[in-house]
Amino acid sequence: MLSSSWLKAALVVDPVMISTSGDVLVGPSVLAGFLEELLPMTDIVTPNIKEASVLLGGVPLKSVSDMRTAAKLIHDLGPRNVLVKGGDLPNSLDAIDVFFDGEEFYELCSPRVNTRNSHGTGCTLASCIAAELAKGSSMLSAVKTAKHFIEAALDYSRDMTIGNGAQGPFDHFLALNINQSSCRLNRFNPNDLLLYAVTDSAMNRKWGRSIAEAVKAAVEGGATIVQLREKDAETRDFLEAAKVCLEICHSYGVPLLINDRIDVALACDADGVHVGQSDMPARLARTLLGPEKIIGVSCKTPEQAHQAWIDGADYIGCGGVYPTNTKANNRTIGLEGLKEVCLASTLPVVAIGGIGLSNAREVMKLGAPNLNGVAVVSALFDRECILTETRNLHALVS
Ligand SMILES: Cc1ncc(COP(=O)(O)OP(=O)(O)O)c(N)n1
Ligand SMILES: Cc1nc(C(=O)O)sc1CCOP(=O)(O)O
Repeated sequence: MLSSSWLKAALVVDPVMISTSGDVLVGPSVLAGFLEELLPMTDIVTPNIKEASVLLGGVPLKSVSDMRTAAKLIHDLGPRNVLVKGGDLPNSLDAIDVFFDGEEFYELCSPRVNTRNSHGTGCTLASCIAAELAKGSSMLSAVKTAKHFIEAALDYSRDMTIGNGAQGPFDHFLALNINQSSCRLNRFNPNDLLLYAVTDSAMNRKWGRSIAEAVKAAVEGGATIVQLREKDAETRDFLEAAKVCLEICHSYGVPLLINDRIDVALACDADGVHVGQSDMPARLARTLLGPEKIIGVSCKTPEQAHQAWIDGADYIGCGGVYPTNTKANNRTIGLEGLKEVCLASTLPVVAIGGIGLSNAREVMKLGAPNLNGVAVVSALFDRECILTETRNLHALVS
C-alpha cells in the first residue's frame, strides 16, 4: 500500500507499511517492489521508525543516532531525500524527525503532542510535502512546513472526540478554523517583514542611546521584526545587548535577528540571522542554526535570489532601492531592480536602502509579488524620536 503524490515531477512516498497504531499493512512482495522499483525513483521517502526498520531488514531503531544511521542507509537504497519520523521513539519528550538530503543531516524537533487523535498524520505529512514542492519550496522548506502543519493540526485536534476506536483522526481542516485556535502554523511569518527595523551602533552613539533603548522604541512604535546590525560592537557587549533586546522583542511578539554574527545568534538563541553575499553562506548558516531559525539573505539579482531559496533561506533583503549613506559603496538597483528580483523570487522579499517616510509608500505600491515590506535604518534610528518615526512609517506601509 502506498501513499504517493506526483506533483511538478516530484515523487513523495510515505511507505505505509506499519500504521502509527502498530498494525502491519503490507506483505513481503510489496516490500520487494518498494526496495527494487519505487525507492530508486523517489524524491523523498518518509518512513516512521518501524517502517525504516522494515526497509532495512529489521534493524531496531532506538535513538536519534540510530535514526541518522537509518536515514543514511535508506538513502543508499536510492531516494534523493529521506525523512525518518521519530514520533514513536520511546523515552523522548519531543517528536524528533531526522532529515537527510545526501549531504547534511537535520534533526527537526517539535514538542510531542499528547493526543489519541493521530490517525492519518503520515499520509498528510507526505501530501503536504508534495504540495509545498509544487508551490516551489526547496525540499527542506517543504518538510519543515509540512511538519509545522502536522504539529499545529495535532495540537488543534488533540481534544476532539470522533468515533469509538482507540485512535481518532486528526483535523485536516484546521486552516479553515485557525483563527479560533491559538496554534501557530509556521515559525516564520512573511507578514513580519512589513516594517523591518535594522539597528546601527554609530547612530545610537550619535544620539546617546543604548541598543536596547533604540530597539524598545522601535517595537513600541510598531516595528514588526528587528535586526541588530552592530558593526563595531565588542562580542561580549553585543551578546549582552542581544539578550536584553531579545527579551524586549519577545515581550511584543516581535522576532529578533542578528546581522552576520551566527555565533552571537546561537549564543543568545535569537530568532535568526541576516547574511550578505560575502558573509557565511546561507546553506552553512542553515546547518549551523538548524531548521527552526529564520535566515535572511541580501540579494541584488534574480540569480542570487534563486540561490538563497536553494540554500534554505526564509526571506530576501533586496536593495539598495535608493541611494543610502548607511552602507558604504552600496550599489543602487532602483525600483526596477527590486521588481525584477521580486518577480523571480520564490521567497518573501523585504526592500532596503534609502527608504523612509518620503518614499515607503512608493515602494509598497510597486505591488510586486512577494514584496512583504520595507527594511529601514536611518529613517528610524538616525532621528530624535524613534518611537514617533516608527509609528508614522508603520501607518504608511500598513
Ligand atoms: C533586511 C536586510 N537586507 C539587506 C541587508 C544587508 O546585509 P549585508 O549585505 O550583509 O550588508 P551589511 O548589513 O552586513 O552591511 C541587511 N542587513 N538587512
Ligand atoms: C544595510 C543595508 N543593506 C543594503 C542593501 O542594499 O543590501 S542598503 C543598507 C542600508 C540601509 O540603510 P538606510 O535605511 O539608512 O538607507
